[in-house]
Amino acid sequence: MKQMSHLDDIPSTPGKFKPYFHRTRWQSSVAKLAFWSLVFVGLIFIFFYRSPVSSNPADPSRRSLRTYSWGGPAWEKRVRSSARLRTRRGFSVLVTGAAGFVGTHVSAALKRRGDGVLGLDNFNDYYDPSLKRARQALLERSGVFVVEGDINDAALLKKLFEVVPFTHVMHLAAQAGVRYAMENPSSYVHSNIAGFVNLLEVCKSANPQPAIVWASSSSVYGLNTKVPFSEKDRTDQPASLYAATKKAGEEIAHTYNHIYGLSLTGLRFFTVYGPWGRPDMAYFFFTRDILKGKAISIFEGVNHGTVARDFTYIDDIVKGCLGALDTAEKSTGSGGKKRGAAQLRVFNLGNTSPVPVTDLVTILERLLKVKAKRNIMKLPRNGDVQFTHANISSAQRELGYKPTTDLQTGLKKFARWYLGYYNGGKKAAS
Ligand SMILES: O=C(O)[C@H]1O[C@H](OP(=O)(O)OP(=O)(O)OC[C@H]2O[C@@H](n3ccc(=O)[nH]c3=O)[C@H](O)[C@@H]2O)[C@H](O)[C@@H](O)[C@@H]1O
Repeated sequence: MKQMSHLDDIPSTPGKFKPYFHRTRWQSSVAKLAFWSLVFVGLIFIFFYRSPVSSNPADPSRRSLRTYSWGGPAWEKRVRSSARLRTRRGFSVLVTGAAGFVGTHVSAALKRRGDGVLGLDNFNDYYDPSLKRARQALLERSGVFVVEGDINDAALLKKLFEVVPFTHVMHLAAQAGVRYAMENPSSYVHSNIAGFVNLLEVCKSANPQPAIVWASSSSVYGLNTKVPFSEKDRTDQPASLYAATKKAGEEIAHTYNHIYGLSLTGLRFFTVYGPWGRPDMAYFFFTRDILKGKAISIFEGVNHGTVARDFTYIDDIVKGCLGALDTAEKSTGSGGKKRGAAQLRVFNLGNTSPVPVTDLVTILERLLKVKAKRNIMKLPRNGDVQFTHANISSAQRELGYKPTTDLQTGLKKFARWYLGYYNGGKKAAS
């Protein structure tokens, strides 16, 4: 005998369809229909609500769903005061990615020389956010306010330009790292492409339009074998999605320069290292693992080929960034319309002396007074290229860029900072 559920007990409203159905069966069908409709609607809701939020906690779209609180008179006052210049001929610079490694150093240097600086950072968890907070605290002490927000937030960017007529934007916010692009490809599209376009859209409509200096990457040279890498060389064979998004950024910059008269300078950084660096980079996690007595993987090319990088010290990079800002010409457009040709540049910022990764490890061993457990392995096909080497004559000529720190000297400064920050290496970096 068929068991009746309590749903079957609910009296139906008699209607003209009634004759076609047995009363109990009709009630049961309506109840089932209602139940499954609810389940269906629920599933759709869950799908749309959760789809951008993958199981990966580092998913960028999850971060973009985060709501940042900004606005209000007190907030605007802080923004204005941070961006206020202290010299008559200074700049007022919006630094994106200000709590990042390069962003922090550039912001502090600009502030020191009297420019007005406002930082912007989304404090995502690609690597330990507490390091970003510590950099933020450092900047706060020198008078730089770092607004918490995403470069994809057009309303926030518009608001910032309403409050401050920035003369320059130093755009350093990005999803960095070549190998992570295989784990979380959408984060690269989100930050390096969508975020960059969003920023350029706001800049092109701003009055006055700012001049923009932004971080490209040595990785755009991809699989090229001709060294040293020159800005005139081909950049159409990237080895990672990261490199491809940086290359896309260079093409996007061309478009906004061409259509809207935005002054744009791209800087191809070569493996930047130093104090307050990025924990996802080899020199940083090698230091952590050597101190912990953990084995490190050192890559080598085919037939034991040397893997090398043109490691560039942060202070040299900062000088290059300031040189680029100082020589940037004004954008020519206004009201979203181009009024004349504007400057479009790209420069290598490297050290011009590549060092094998094995030598990097030897230097670290000497500085840390600990022998590394070396695990030599084949260069994985996950985005890495075998070597990088910058030709910097163009940056030398036009920006006055002249790197002065060799790897030994730079790593010494890094190791001193690392041991101080992580309490002699006892407090392990994550
Ligand atoms: O120059 C650049 O444009 C790029 O520099 C770095 O990328 P990369 O040079 O690959 O820096 P690391 O990830 O620190 O690697 C340094 C070297 O160590 C090697 N390595 C890395 C990891 C590892 O476990 N073992 C190892 O031998 C790599 O192959 C590479 O030769 C940054 O991570 C990128 O964000 C930046 O854009």
